[in-house]
Amino acid sequence: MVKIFKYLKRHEWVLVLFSLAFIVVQVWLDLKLPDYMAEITTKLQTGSSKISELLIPGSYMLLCAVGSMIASIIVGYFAAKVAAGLAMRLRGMVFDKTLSFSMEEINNFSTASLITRSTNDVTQIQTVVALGLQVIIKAPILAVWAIVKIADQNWQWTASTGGAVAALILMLSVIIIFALPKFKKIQQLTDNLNRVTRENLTGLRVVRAYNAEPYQEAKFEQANVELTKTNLFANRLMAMIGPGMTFIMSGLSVAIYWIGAYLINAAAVPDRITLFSNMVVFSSYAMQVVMAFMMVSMIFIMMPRASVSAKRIMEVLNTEARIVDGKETGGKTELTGQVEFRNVSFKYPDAEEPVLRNISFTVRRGETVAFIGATGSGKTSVINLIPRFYDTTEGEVLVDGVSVKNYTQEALHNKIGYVPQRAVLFSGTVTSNVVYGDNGKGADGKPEMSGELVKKAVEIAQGSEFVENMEGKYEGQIAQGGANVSGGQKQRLSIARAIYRQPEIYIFDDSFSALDYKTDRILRSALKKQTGDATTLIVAQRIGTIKDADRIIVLENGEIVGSGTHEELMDHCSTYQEIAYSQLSKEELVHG
Ligand SMILES: Nc1ncnc2c1ncn2[C@@H]1O[C@H](COP(=O)(O)OP(=O)(O)OP(=O)(O)O)[C@@H](O)[C@H]1O
Repeated sequence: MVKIFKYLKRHEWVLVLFSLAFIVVQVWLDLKLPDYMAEITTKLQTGSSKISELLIPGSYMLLCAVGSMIASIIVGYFAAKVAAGLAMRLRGMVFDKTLSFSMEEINNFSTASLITRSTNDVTQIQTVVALGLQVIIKAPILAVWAIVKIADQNWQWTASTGGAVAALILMLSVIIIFALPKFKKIQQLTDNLNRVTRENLTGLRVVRAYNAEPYQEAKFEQANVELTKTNLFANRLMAMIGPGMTFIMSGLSVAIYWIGAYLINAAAVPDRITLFSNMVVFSSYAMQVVMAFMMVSMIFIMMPRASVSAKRIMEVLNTEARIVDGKETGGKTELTGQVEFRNVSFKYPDAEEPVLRNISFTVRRGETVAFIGATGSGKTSVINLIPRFYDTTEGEVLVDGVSVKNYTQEALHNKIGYVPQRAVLFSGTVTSNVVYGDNGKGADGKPEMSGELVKKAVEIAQGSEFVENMEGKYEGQIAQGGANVSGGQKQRLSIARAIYRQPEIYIFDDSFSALDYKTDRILRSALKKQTGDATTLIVAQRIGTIKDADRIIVLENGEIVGSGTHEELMDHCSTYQEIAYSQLSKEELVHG
């Protein structure tokens, strides 16, 4: 938890110091009240005092109370400001850190847990800092100050206060022992609830289509009930603190007055008034002592709860992404656009077996190379190594003659136009989706060209017709995840995004499968004209999509089993022949 405080800015530390000053004022004013009370009691007991004489200490009491209230409002304001500032920074840092993670780290934490960590856990810290800042500083000051004030009173009263404090500590210890493990569990169960909710929402259509609502409900119910039960248990325990506190404080008051009654009875008549006034003052201070210990204990209760959250946040912040940047930003000019795999083997983190073995090939500038193979043969895994979504286990991937590990990721990604298997669109407009990101050169430098370039990119991606029919055309709204456009339209916009980027290397991961055959063909031929000397890597399931590629690489169980043109492979690669015959008639294959 303490480590989290290193993220406080200097001006926030200044606010903490100001809070400290105001808390000292507040405690001083609070502890001044019993003194005036004693004065009033003494005056009342003398019998001859007038109402006007009581007004002065009474007004001072009022002033102290108002002053204490103002000080506490100011402290609350500062504490809230510090807590909200810290929470904002932590959320930002967790978000930025997550952006730097490779798929390996994301999978290790799980998306649901990363969401809980950047929302719920940060809120826990914010609450604790806002409350704790007031209590942590106030409690010790109040405790010491109040104890000093009552230190020279008689031992019976002091002993009863000591007894009350001991009872309080005992009660809180028991509660803490049982409640603490539950707090840890609550955060994990919140992760779980998040996961189930997410899964349900993303798969809603399948859930409906398969009438799986009862199954999903049962799954959610289980997660929900588990979280509720744990929450209830912890909160019920915590709820015992209030009544327990009142019981101890009332008990202490009774004890002080009881003892006082005996003491007053036993004292000589002239001393009785002083003793009575001392008793009233003592009981006020004793309450403050108990309150202070109560606050100290609250710190012990809040801290572990927040430290669970702090630990979870620090885990994210301290995780170093496995994929680290190199220094290279350019690459070898004479090898621009070249992609080379040298004896690459790759195993997914935590997997037993490598999914790629001994992959070697070179794609030169301007070449179109396609990858084909059965489902799970490793096509996506091969191309994921180029933008460094994962790093190779053995061997090297080179872009422009330089190992991808030596590039800064920004420079590497600037060379690549990547279109994933499942098109991803972001909430915004058609244009904002096409001009998405930064290519380090492109139209960003020429905003006046941007509109034209977007149109051109959409046109090549065969998306003009549907975009121009959309309300708002290029400024038409795209819902989150592209929910308001069809799968094929999504894919076209996602291809337009890569074209707009004008990269050296295009990577299409099965990006044409959502398109009909005709569009697929027109798109590829328009793309060919546009891309000119750009290198193109295509993963495809359909022979038709890749037939005219300069080279086709056939994968089987993570190994290359054939490489050549369509005709060459039809001649001598049995795996390719199998795929081809299963998709096209002999006639189509011969006559194209
Ligand atoms: N994130 C992952 N973690 C562990 N194993 C994975 C992961 N992704 C894929 N695999 C495994 O790697 C193998 C190759 O998967 P890959 O996605 O590269 O195949 P593919 O040829 O692209 O398949 P498809 O044509 O179905 O997209 C599969 O056996 C799969 O189970």
